[in-house]
Amino acid sequence: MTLTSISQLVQLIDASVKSLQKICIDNELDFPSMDAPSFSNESEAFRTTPGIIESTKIAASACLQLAAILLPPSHTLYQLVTGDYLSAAVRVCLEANVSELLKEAGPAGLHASKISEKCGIEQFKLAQIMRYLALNHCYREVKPNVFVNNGVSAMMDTGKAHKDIIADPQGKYDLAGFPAFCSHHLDINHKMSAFLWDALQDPEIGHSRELTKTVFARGLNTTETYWGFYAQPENQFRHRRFGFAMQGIAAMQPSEMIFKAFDWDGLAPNSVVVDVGGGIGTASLSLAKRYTDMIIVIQELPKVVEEGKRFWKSKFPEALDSGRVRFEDHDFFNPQPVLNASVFLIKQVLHNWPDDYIIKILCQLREAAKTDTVLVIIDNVVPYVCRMPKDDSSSNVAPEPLLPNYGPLSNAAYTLKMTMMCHFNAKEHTVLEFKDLFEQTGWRLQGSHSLDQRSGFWQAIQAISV
Ligand SMILES: C[S@@+](CC[C@H](N)C(=O)[O-])C[C@H]1O[C@@H](n2cnc3c(N)ncnc32)[C@H](O)[C@@H]1O
Repeated sequence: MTLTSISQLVQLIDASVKSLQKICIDNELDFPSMDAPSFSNESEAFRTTPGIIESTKIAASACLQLAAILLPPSHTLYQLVTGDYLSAAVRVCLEANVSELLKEAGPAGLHASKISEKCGIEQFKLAQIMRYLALNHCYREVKPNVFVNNGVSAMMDTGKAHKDIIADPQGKYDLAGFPAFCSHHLDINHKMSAFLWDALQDPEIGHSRELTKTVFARGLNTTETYWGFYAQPENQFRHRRFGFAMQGIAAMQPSEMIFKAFDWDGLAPNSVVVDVGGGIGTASLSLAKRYTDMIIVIQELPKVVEEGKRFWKSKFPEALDSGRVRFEDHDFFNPQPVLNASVFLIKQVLHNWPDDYIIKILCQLREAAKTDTVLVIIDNVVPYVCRMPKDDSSSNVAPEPLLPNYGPLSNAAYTLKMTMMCHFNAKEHTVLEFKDLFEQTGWRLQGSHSLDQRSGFWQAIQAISV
């Protein structure tokens, strides 16, 4: 039985690699080398070639599953147990600007003693930390104690010169989205996850659904909510870094996502779309530009409304001036003021709230819905890790005997789920869980589909009023 699984996985790998080879030959492409000392958008662009994403996902997840079958269970558990050392090692190199130093050193790389001179970390400790990472495909040790960047370690490079970072450490992560996200996670989320067990045992926090009694509050030793914490003066740098980290994550979202979320072409002229908790209106901006007769209301908290107006004045002032697009101060826990909406769009909002709060938000929207108003939710929807009946369309995307959602390749989506739980006592939802929330709030699930073939991470879920 196990041997059958092993040979099925090997067949999947073989077929996917053959398909990758064919796509590369047909398109005169080469597979990017992991040893390239810098990250290149150009070489990564090959991943957008049709067929590449699917084949790489199948081959890579089959390899991971094969390793888990072939190696003793103690090995797999040990990897899980000791993952914290790996991420702590990444944090040392990230914060000590090692990738920037290696970029400046060029292809010959740098001896650990030289890196140590520049970053101040004791050389033998630093070499040991970098060797640990090199063993795990982050940096390369090209001669004893001499390291160079590879494609993975280059992702930590902020793009700034080492001397500029030293001159302005507070600005290190400005405009450097992915390194900012890494630094944020390794600081905030690690302090928090170290206390996950303790928080779950805590009689006040363990079963709480409140925004101040969270794993985050326990780990960061605060009585504030997540957002209140960032508003404190001593957390100014963390707040600044958080802003750039979120921009970095947003930039990684497929730009066409909003168009795929709903049949916008099917709306009658002058239909009203309400972007609830719409932030500065990034998604609405794409809609307003493509659909010139769509009326858009972006609802937000007052501070964000101000920022949003500034953003639109620089990007698309005529839409605001004509009144076709407007911002509205609105707290989504209060009665919804727009009563003629064709669509309530609610993107990346619900995952920040515990279910009781989501129910209040959905009820307010339902109260204001016409009989044909469509609720369009864009969020990260993570399926169970077992095969599901066909009505949960987000499941079963990977061929058997792979785990239904490509196993650890989908870690990012499930990590976000852990993060929302720890920050806000919130949860990500499966489509069936959304269906359940709709049933409690007067909505009926109409359908759902994936918006992002690469990660399978983003889903659009539509509902209509009952
Ligand atoms: C993760 S952001 C998503 C923003 C936007 N929808 C997007 O996808 O870019 C969540 C948004 O919810 C807004 N928000 C939080 N509480 C709110 C409330 N009570 N009423 C309205 N908006 C709120 C926040 O200001 C924030 O902009």
